[in-house]
Amino acid sequence: MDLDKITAEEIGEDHISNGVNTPLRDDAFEKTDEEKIEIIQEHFAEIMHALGLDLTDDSLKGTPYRVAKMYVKEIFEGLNPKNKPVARQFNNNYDYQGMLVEKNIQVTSFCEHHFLPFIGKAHVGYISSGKKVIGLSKINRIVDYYSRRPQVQERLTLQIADELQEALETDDVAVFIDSKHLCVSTRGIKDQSSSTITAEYRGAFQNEDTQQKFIDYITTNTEIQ
Ligand SMILES: Nc1nc2c(ncn2[C@@H]2O[C@H](COP(=O)(O)OP(=O)(O)OP(=O)(O)O)[C@@H](O)[C@H]2O)c(=O)[nH]1
Ligand SMILES: [Zn+2]
Repeated sequence: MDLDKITAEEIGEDHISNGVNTPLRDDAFEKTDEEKIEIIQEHFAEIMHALGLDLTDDSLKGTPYRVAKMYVKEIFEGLNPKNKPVARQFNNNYDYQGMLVEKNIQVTSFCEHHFLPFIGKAHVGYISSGKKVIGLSKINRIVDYYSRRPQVQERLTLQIADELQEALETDDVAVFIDSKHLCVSTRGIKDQSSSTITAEYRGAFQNEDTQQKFIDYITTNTEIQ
């Protein structure tokens, strides 16, 4: 399969049948990265032109291409399923049945209303179904993949929970995100002190004691410095 020219139908689960989808057009995967960069570059030059900027200036002339490349290859790379991390499963041979928490995962995402960043931490917990586990770093990679799209924090939280349930073959997952939205801190109301918390508790994490244990783990600093 030519992953550069993948179609919506070929994507299957990722964007189409997942619980909470990023709103995408049916032809979202018909263009290559290079074709997308070309189109965005032209339009961004128009935006700069409308703002009155001189595109022949040495420092500005490369900006439309830089922005286009940044959108497609960097900050919105999570729109392209070929960048989805492969979370290879391992058998849970050691039969660890406790809670596993990956905390302080960096979140660098982008508000879909203003295309400004929101930056914070995700804390993720799961209880193994007894069958499968995935490598720790894959949890961080899943958070990063779904972050690198135009997002709202609520959808990001749910997409991470959906993906973990599938990758880990368990109902028991928790996703907690605390982040600062630059659209709130740098413009509009310009409130630099507030942050936004979203939390999704599924399966055993809906039980009050289990949920409390997860919150204790993410709020207790036990790291060896
Ligand atoms: N629920 C939710 N809202 C968000 C998120 N990121 C940004 N927003 C909000 O989206 C809203 C967009 O509101 P609008 O009234 O259409 O836009 P606006 O005039 O720029 O709003 P102000 O930010 O109040 O100036 C704002 O209130 C943002 O704070 C998010 O992740 N989740
Ligand atoms: Zn915003």
